[in-house]
Amino acid sequence: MSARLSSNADYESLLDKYDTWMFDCDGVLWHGDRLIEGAVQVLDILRRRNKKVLFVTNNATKSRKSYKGKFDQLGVEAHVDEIYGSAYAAAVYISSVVKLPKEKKVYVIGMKGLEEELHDEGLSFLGGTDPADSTVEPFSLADFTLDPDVGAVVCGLDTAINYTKLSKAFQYLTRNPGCLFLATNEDSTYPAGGGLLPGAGAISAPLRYALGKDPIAIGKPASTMLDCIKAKVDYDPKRTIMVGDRLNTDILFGQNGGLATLLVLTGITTEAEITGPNASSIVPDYVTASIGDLRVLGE
Ligand SMILES: O=C(O)[C@H](O)[C@H](O)COP(=O)(O)O
Ligand SMILES: [Mg+2]
Repeated sequence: MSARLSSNADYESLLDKYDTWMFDCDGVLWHGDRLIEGAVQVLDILRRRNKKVLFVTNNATKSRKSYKGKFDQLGVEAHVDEIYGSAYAAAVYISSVVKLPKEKKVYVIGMKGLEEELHDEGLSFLGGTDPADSTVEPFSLADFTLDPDVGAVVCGLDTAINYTKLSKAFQYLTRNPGCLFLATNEDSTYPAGGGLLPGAGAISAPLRYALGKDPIAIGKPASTMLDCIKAKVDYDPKRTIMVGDRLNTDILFGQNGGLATLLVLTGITTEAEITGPNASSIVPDYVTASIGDLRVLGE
């Protein structure tokens, strides 16, 4: 059973127990461009108490550098080496784990942030934000030339998804021998400002269905994301806590990595999913209404 936190003493004891704090972003720190009330103050309190703060997001629409821009704009202290996104983790996976040969290319369903991370890892790519693929014209196989060098297709959240991109990805995955099918993450939804919208998992779903095959998913809860963090950050899992708003990504990710987990109710997960007869089998260690609750520690 999760411990419900609400008092000053509850939050003090959490700070005593954990030195490294990994924060999910969408639904924990912000909704779109609107910060969760008190989040900035809580991050400041943690830094003043010499806690290590990391940001671990499945949102692949931005690169680490562009996340830094978002943090700056919102007035939140953050450093590029504290930010781990699924776009970055996917690019590192393709370059360092798959070791995609340099002459090979990646076909992208996704946005600028994913392209930037692939570029920074020295990978060639096509598709993505290319205006030629952002067309609403019907896709015609007669006009399509298969690039035999495409060795991987990576799917992330793409708000300009269309039939041409899906068709090209499908062609590469079925006609180029050994072409890898990757997804930055598989969140079904995400909390945008104003409500929920289809997430990255909903973007790769048509391909999964057409191919009858699941992609290799990189983001939370997969260990690939934690492997990326481990390669750069020294942390003790026993003194590390993952703060998230989604059970099957953030909380499972923390549990898979041997970390403590704190669920906040400002994003995807509702009270009904953690209490009562239909509660999820994924049980966080701690629950609090909002990350902003920890503000009392600064008063
Ligand atoms: O669909 C997505 O890409 C995700 O739902 C989303 O943006 C998750 O971001 P996170 O909550 O991990 O910051
Ligand atoms: Mg989230």
